[in-house]
Amino acid sequence: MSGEAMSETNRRSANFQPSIWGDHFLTYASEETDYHEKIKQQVEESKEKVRKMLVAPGEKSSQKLSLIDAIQRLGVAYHLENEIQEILQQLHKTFHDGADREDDDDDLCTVALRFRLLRQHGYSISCDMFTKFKDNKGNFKESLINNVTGMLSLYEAAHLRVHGEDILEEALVFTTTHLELVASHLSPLLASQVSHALKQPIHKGLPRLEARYHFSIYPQDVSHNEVLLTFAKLDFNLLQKLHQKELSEITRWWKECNFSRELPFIRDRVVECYFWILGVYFEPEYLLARRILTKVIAMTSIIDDIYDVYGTLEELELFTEAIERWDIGSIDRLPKYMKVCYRALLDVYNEMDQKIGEGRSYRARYAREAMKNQVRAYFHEAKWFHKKHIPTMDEYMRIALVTSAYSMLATTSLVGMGDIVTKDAFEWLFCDPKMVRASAVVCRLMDDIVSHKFEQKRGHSASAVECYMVQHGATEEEAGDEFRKEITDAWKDINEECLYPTTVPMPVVTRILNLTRVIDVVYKDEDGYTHAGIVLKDFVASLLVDPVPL
Ligand SMILES: CC(C)=CCC/C(C)=C/CC/C(C)=C/COP(=O)(O)OP(=O)(O)O
Repeated sequence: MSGEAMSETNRRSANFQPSIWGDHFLTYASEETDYHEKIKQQVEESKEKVRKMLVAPGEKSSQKLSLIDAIQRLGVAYHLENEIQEILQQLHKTFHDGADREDDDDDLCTVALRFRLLRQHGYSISCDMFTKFKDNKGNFKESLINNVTGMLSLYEAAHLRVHGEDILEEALVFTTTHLELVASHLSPLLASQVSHALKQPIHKGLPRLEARYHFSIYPQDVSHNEVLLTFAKLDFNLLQKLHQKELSEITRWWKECNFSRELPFIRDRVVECYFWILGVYFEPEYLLARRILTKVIAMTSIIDDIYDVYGTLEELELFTEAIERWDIGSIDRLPKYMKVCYRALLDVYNEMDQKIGEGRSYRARYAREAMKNQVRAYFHEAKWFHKKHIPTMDEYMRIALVTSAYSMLATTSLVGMGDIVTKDAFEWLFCDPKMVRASAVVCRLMDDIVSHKFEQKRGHSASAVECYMVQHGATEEEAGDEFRKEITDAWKDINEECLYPTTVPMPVVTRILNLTRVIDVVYKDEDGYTHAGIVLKDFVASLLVDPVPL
């Protein structure tokens, strides 16, 4: 029976909402103007002023820490990486040597801020420094409850905890409980900061989105710095223009592939895919890497919909075999709609080969292998669905960690990066490293917690929720509780892997951390990608449509 004939009988439908953005981003293709040049110059000038402030000697270390924190939160730390690195290295050294007397009696806010900044930059500083905030019964001191900024700072620091740091575990419970309790009695400014932090801790957030939020908070801080604020706003808007232009090109590619017409059953989400990858790297230097990874995630989304929604088992077998062969000659055996996807996929990887430059074709080979693994796992799940098989959790996770796509995306994220990436990093990725596995656990379980009901309704292979419930005779709520524990543990693995000495260079580690952050932001309350009108619409608008008012 041909694919077309089967379509009458066997296909599922998910009725995904259409794209919110349509052709909106096609309009951003404009070339740079004199106005942009002027802004660039202003950014350079204000950056220099901020740099001078940052490296100026003589300030108390707590003031330096606050400045670094503001620079990071306003999204411009990428301009001043070396300077920040140097200051923190020095601070770590003095602190480690016990030489910084001034810091001995630091308040909770500063101690926790120092801890967070050092950990964020890879220093495995001890959490013993928090013991002095406990009473003789071993509880955090009652008096801290009135110190809301201190509690906020401790709350943010606790998210960088690793396994075995019980004091930070207690700190998180203590601060969350009391911040929730006081939230309604605070000034509007502090109340906003508290509710924002409770929903989105800095460590799990996307720096661009956090910067956008901080623009509304920072000017209200009496000690804020106008030069820094202006620098950050101008830089945000300049970067937004660059991102708009990239997205315009990617939207054109998506349109030219004709996916919406040829594959009307898919999620039409190229803008959301770009947003996803902007969370992995936003800096101008990663332009090529971003373009490659956005196209790959967009293709993966289509392939996921083919396997999960539209394809019949026979067609999926043909597609899986064609992917194994990875040869345009294999296209003839595919049904028409699959041809569109197959050709576009091969084109994306051919373009990858051409653009990455000499001596780097090994990278595209790793990326292809990763995509083959991905598709093999999709087929595995499709067979489970057709057999109505509900695997045990172990059996499920072996495959579902692959279909989370996070290992494939981590691998592909390196393809368009610079010389910091070597074969070793790819080899590491192919050995199922702890960090990538943890990131995939966060992705898979957060996705399954929020999307399983909708997916089961339309017909989908069993998710972790069904597998757990059947295996343990548990309720959906119990499954969710267990998964949230596993997600918390996975974050501790990730945090451990972000500390020096790292197995692979820090820019590689950062891609995996950022991939994990995207899941936290997009899948926290619902499947924000599939139902893109709920949270993602506003996020996309704030990063890619609305400039920051100056
Ligand atoms: C959340 C997740 C798995 C993200 C992986 C990154 C990725 C490839 C994103 C592109 C869109 C996509 C396939 C989302 C998950 O859909 P889905 O919920 O239908 O995926 P599933 O069928 O594997 O559960």
